[in-house]
Amino acid sequence: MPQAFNSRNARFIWAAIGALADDAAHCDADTIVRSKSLGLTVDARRLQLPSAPPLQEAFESMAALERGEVANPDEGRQVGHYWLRDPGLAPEEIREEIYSSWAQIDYLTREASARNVTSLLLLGIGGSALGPQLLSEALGPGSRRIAFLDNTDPDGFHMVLSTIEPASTWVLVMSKSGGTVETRNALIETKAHFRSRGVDFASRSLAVTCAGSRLDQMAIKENWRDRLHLWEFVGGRTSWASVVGLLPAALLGMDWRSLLRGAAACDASTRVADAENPATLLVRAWHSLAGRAMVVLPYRDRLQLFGRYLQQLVMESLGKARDVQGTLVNHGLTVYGNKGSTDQHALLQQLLDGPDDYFAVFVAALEGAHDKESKEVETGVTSSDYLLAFLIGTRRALTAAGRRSLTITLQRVDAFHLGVLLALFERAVGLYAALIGVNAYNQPAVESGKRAASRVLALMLNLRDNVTSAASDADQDDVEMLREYLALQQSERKPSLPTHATPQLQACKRNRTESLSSQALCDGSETG
Ligand SMILES: O=P(O)(O)OC[C@H]1O[C@H](O)[C@H](O)[C@@H](O)[C@@H]1O
Repeated sequence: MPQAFNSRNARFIWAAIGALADDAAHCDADTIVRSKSLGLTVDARRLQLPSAPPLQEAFESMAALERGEVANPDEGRQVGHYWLRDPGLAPEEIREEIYSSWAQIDYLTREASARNVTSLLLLGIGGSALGPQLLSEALGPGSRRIAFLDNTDPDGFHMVLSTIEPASTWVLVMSKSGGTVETRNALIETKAHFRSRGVDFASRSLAVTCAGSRLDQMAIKENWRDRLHLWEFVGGRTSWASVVGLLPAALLGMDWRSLLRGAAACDASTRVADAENPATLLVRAWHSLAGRAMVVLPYRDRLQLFGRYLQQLVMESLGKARDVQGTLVNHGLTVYGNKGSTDQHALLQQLLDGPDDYFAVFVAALEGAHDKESKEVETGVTSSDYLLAFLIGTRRALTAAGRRSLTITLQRVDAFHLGVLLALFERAVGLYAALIGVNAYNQPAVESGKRAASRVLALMLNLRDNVTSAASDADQDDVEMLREYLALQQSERKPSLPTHATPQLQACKRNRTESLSSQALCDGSETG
């Protein structure tokens, strides 16, 4: 009869933890940091690291950043995400704004309860969705259901909106710029869904955006329930510690203050340039293994979004064409990986037998919320035992194959330790960017994709209306796919402009031969 967790399992676990240490026996000994206060160990002993590069200047630039000096030179901005979890570091007026954002979160949390809100619908993309998605998955299930519209796919809209009960749902529309097209499109679809169900949208909607943005103005004009403001000095990929992450976490009943406590504790540790700094091990890994991909393997389902989250944090911060001197560097750090042990059935074959072009980052959480309920699957062994054994076993196999890995071990996945983990990588990204001289806080390249898309839209509108002069030579190789798409869409398609098109939309149609700037993308708010 399978037994629940018992002392024998505990012995198995301690033996496995001992293996974590024993395994280290053959590794170089000076690259592991254990922090009891953070509940964190970073073990880089299997990376074959050379001695650390000089980091003093990187730490000095980090200190200047935290003092509020401009650290995003291309956009002339401060970088203030560390202030969000320790407002005492922030300039006076900003400190008060941070505290009042927390008060607004508490107020809305009470309001949601008073109004029997049972579910949340979050509209956002990139940093305006990934943070909330990671927090809700890692710390869930929350006290309310949450769904996300983080793309511009009608199938996705249908799949999610068909499960939404507008009357008991609050809509969180998140966009720092307030002009991101995918979020605008999702907003139009969501408004239509509320209208189709005869439910008032505005009284159930919160705008999370920079003051004065188009989204902010819309929320004022349409009298939405509330508006929560973001600061220019917090980038999308580090906005989880602002209302972007904290508001949904609070509305889901999560311990968002412990998230901030964990991040603040980690910040305090990684602010100091000493041997106990866990972030410098990641910096040393990225520096000495430059050019290799980082394969992120969290061995907990709660962290299965962590790799996707790091793709934005790391690749949008470090993937840069030029360094701060303007020298062409085309720097990048590729991130992939989902979760263990699942990825052992997908990536591991190549990781073991394929090119040695990566290093693995294992993330272990020694205590799972339900480990103790774990049934015996073999005599004296539980599923939980297997999870840790698979991590250690996979790491052993990689080491035996001469492959490199770093292991981050957390006590458990709770708000405090998630805050620690997020802050660890934010600091490592900042220090490493300073070390190699790239601006980690802008994302100039992403605009090019948006501009190209607006030109394609103009071409599509002209092809749809058979404006023969539409396609230039450069367009030819796209025309075939566009024509195929249009043919499929054409049958039941409505006119290319809504019948009640506003003057803006009419102008858009008349001027469509020019490329549609991201502003002129026929702001559909009036039609929403
Ligand atoms: O929050 P938003 O202004 O809507 O931006 C959402 C995302 O889109 C942009 O393309 C940036 O690359 C991301 O850093 C940002 O998080």
